Amino acid sequence: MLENPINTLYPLNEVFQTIQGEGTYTGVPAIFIRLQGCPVGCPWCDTQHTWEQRAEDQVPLTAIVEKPAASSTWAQATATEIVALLQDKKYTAKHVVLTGGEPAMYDLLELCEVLESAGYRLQIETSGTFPLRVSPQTWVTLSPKVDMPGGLLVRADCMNRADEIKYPVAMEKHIDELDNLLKVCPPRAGVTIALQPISQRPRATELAIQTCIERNWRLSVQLHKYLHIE
Ligand SMILES: C[S@@+](CC[C@H](N)C(=O)[O-])C[C@H]1O[C@@H](n2cnc3c(N)ncnc32)[C@H](O)[C@@H]1O
Ligand SMILES: Nc1nc2[nH]cc(C(=O)O)c2c(=O)[nH]1
Ligand code: SF4
Ligand SMILES: [Mg+2]
Repeated sequence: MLENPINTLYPLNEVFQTIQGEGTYTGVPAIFIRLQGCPVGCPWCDTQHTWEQRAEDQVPLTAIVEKPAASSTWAQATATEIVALLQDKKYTAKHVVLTGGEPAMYDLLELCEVLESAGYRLQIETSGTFPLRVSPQTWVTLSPKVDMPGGLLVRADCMNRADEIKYPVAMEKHIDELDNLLKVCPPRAGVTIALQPISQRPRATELAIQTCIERNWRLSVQLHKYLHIE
């Protein structure tokens, strides 16, 4: 039995099984649960179809399960329905990534509890602009955003909870932004810092490689895009 069965409804954009292509867990088979909605507005965001939660895009859950390609459609689903869906699909991965959109817009405690009870290990991909409502065991991949059009700031409590910081870069000014952020809002000691080139741009990749070598930081290259998988 759940401690607080409240049947939270989550706006589900898609669910798929693939290889984690980013950050510390790169290469690990994983199930992605992508939620709809994000107010941050990164101009280079590769999932812009998840930004708005429009009433006219709401579809039955079965349509999300069968979604043929990325789109802005979404369905309401409870945590129990989501776990049933993973089991119906006979997914083999035991690592589940909560992403979006911005998954931290939602209270994810019930989803974490139900998934962990079913034997899954959790990771969240977040911009750190909302209070994190995840289980204590959830691996937090924080990709802070600075000066984005949505005007939201990365929260100090999220910086403090992060298990890794993964910063998207294309220009020198992005490295300066990260340096400044790490100074004013330091993460816990020993947390991995990774640079992620924006959209596989060659100059972004070169800058990320150079800086990672100089600083002893990690490189995160969005492996799935090189492999042409989801
Ligand atoms: C689509 S976001 C969703 C989760 C959350 N909103 C966030 O930003 O962390 C997942 C990851 O993709 C990164 N990302 C988005 N668009 C990208 C791009 N064009 N190139 C590189 N990384 C990108 C984000 O910084 C984040 O680390
Ligand atoms: N393979 C794969 N790895 C990923 N890591 C983070 C992703 C995301 O969109 O949050 C992502 C994604 O969309 N696909
Ligand atoms: S915070 Fe994440 S989902 Fe939102 S716009 Fe930025 S990269 Fe895209
Ligand atoms: Mg992605």
